[in-house]
Amino acid sequence: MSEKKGKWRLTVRKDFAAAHQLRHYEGKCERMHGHNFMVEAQVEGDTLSQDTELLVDFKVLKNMLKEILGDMDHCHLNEHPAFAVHNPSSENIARHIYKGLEARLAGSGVDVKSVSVSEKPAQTATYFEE
Ligand SMILES: Nc1nc2c(c(=O)[nH]1)N=C([C@H](O)[C@H](O)COP(=O)(O)OP(=O)(O)OP(=O)(O)O)CN2
Ligand SMILES: [Zn+2]
Repeated sequence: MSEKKGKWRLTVRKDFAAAHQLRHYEGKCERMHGHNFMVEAQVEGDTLSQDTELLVDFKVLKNMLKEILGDMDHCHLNEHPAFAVHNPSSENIARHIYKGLEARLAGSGVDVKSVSVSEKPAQTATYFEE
């Protein structure tokens, strides 16, 4: 019988404020409006650092998220290069953040599991890869 290998999953949350307008959307969301977006990122791994026994320091993870969100904070997202072609929907914002975290964590042994973006508490888009 194979033994199961334990893993850890860490979650960090941070918000940012931005304006956007959904292209090709028939309704009020095609007009410019803003949100305080809430972002939740989950990362996963199976090895803790030898000395501190952390998967990855929350501080490091939060700084990565801060850097990615800082680039969008108080912006008109339609003018941001990441959304020049893709609509600045919650779905695409989540994917953009996921890719940014993935690049920053490359080679660390820690994988990005998912990124969720909420325009408000009752509606959330989550990006993950299988
Ligand atoms: N799947 C998605 N659907 C919608 C997104 C999105 O990112 N992904 N975004 C929007 C708009 O950005 C909009 O701001 C939110 O729209 P909505 O909740 O419909 O509008 P209200 O905040 O005014 O809510 P009411 O329930 O109509 O009062 C739309 N859809
Ligand atoms: Zn919106």
